[in-house]
Amino acid sequence: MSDLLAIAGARIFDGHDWHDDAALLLEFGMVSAIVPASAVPAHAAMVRLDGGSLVPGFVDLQVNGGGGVLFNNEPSLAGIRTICAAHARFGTTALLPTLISDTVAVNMAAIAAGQAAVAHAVPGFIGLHLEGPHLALARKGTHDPALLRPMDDSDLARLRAARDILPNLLVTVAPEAVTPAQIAALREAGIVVSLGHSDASFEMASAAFAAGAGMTTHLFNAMSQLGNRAPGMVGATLHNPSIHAGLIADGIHVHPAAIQIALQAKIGPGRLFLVTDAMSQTGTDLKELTLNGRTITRSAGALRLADGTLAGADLDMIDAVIFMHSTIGLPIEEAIRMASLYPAQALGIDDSHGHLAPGAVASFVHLGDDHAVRATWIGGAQVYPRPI
Ligand SMILES: CC(=O)N[C@@H]1[C@@H](O)[C@H](O)[C@@H](COP(=O)(O)O)O[C@@H]1O
Repeated sequence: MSDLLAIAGARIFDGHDWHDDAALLLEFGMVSAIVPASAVPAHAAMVRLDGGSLVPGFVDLQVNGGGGVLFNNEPSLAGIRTICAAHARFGTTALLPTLISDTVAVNMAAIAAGQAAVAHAVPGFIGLHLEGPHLALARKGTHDPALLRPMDDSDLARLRAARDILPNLLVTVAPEAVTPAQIAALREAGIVVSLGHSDASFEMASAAFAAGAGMTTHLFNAMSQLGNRAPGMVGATLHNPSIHAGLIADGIHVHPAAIQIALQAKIGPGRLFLVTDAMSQTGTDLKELTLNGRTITRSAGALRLADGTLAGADLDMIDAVIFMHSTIGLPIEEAIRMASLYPAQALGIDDSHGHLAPGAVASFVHLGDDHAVRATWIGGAQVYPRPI
């Protein structure tokens, strides 16, 4: 029995170019080549698809929940499994379960759950995103104000220790709640630092970028906006060509014109990427969820606290890709890159994720001509629908 698998019958987009009449060859969970369909080695096991396209799996750096689980409420191995499986249905093959501001105890449980997910090689799990609690009250969004606080030495030590046991660790902090020296120390430890939930001035945000923060969390949402004499965190992000920024493209969080303006600033270097900021509702009919004891209601494509504050997004990655293509007008290839290559680059995992070059992890999605997700593979194994 050969370990070589060939998948043919769909156009293949490798993240850069299209390949027609081609086959994707996989071996030991990695892409080994894309070859003409007529040149598939005779010993390869064949999977024949009936049209559509094969594209790189989506990489989502901000996933608070899915499949009925909110990570804050179930920071466990089982919780992570459920979240990863829920998002695979929508084309996501690599994600960071994201913890919204919570207590030290819940943060520690989340880190332990991440360690367990590594040990059990949960398909789709690539690390954690700890969003808070070192955020600014003035831009708390849906984060519980009682939990927000500045970073201290024990927080820094805990994050450094977490980085040692996780393949990737992303933290969202506000410059009001961390010092440039703390940002530099996080960066030095190999932690990716993103700025968000902040009312920082342009100057303060720029200083935090200079200290080592390389990313902005859900650009435009929960941050100081671009004003004429005060360009804020939005201005500091768009002004600095090296900064990556996540974007919630659900048609509710950010006006299409604001997205187009951000694209003009960021699309050249590919620094703008899609996140879902999904909560537990993904893949379910849930109408109500709970975060830190407060009720969030799902209605008309949005999730809101009782006072109307947006509380994450009722969004999955394929819908974000379709929004960028159909409503914003991006070519489908670029919309796909915003969900795969660009977030992989933002996290620094683009050697193995976000494209289908030889040596990349064999994580990819079969899309129909209508762009609906038909099947998903993670590390060479089909995870949605269940293997035939
Ligand atoms: C999980 C999470 O925290 N998500 C944030 C939310 O906190 C914030 O309220 C909202 C709108 O922010 P805005 O009103 O500043 O645009 O964006 C995101 O949904």
